[in-house]
Amino acid sequence: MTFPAALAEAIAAATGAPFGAAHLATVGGGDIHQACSVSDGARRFFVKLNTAARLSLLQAEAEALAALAASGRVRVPQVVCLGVSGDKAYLVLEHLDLRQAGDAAALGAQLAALHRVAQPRFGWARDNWIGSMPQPNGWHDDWIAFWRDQRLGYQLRLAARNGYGGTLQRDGESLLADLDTFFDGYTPAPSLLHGDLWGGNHGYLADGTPVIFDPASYVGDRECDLAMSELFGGFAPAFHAAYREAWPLDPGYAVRRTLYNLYHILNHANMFGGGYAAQAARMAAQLVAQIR
Ligand SMILES: Nc1ncnc2c1ncn2[C@@H]1O[C@H](COP(=O)(O)OP(=O)(O)OP(=O)(O)O)[C@@H](O)[C@H]1O
Repeated sequence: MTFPAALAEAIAAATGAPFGAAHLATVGGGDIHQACSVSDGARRFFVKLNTAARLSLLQAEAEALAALAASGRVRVPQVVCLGVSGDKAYLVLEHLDLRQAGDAAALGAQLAALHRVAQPRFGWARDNWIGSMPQPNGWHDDWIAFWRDQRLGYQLRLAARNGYGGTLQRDGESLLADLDTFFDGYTPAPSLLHGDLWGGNHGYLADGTPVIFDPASYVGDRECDLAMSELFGGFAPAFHAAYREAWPLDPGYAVRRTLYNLYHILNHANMFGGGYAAQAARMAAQLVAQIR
């Protein structure tokens, strides 16, 4: 059976209700996947498509969405099914009519509630992805070592392989060597994170209910989600205020924010090149100046 008939059959099997001749419409292409909407006239779903070889990106997304949903603290699109048909990998989600404005304060409070759910260790059972780049995980007790080896160090080495050397590498290595300095008097607790919480990964239902999507989840310092939420803007002030009211931040966050966002800027440099490597070098220099 060819695509999208196979997709329609998978949806029917997953939902236990007939799904007729599917009309698949492209609604956009992110940088990573093709975003589609599929409808038989009666029901509608949101479908992310990629090549069959990239099924693991969609599997990781489905796993993260399931973990966030299981927390019961935040609203995410429900996973319907995922699979491969021919040369295509697909992830089918409930279709949500998302808008840009809504109850931002509720999102702040919900994210704090998600972060407050106690987790035993840092990391994640499986390696996953941040954008289209691998994100190494495994379970760890030592957050600082995790951030050094699985996050900053990993991206820094990728950057070196991509030709981004010079001060970025010199300052990056200094940071890795002195990472403890940034955690004086602060012991992060393990929290389930969205992991890629930039403004483009949240929206609101018609009644104002906030929704977060497109996660790259793992268990880490809650400050990572907050740092990313501030990196490119896009969240209403009420979001930030409500989070801090629900769970105030340690004063050291002001500096660690740059440390945590350096990971994402390095990742952007490794994915897109352009000015991101220079931005990463500036951030690393700024952080090294804090050590001296
Ligand atoms: N469940 C959903 N129902 C309807 N629309 C959705 C749903 N999830 C996401 N969208 C919309 O589709 C867009 C693309 O979704 P998403 O960010 O998951 O794709 P992506 O390809 O991973 O994006 P990027 O490459 O930019 O990270 C979102 O910006 C959002 O507006």
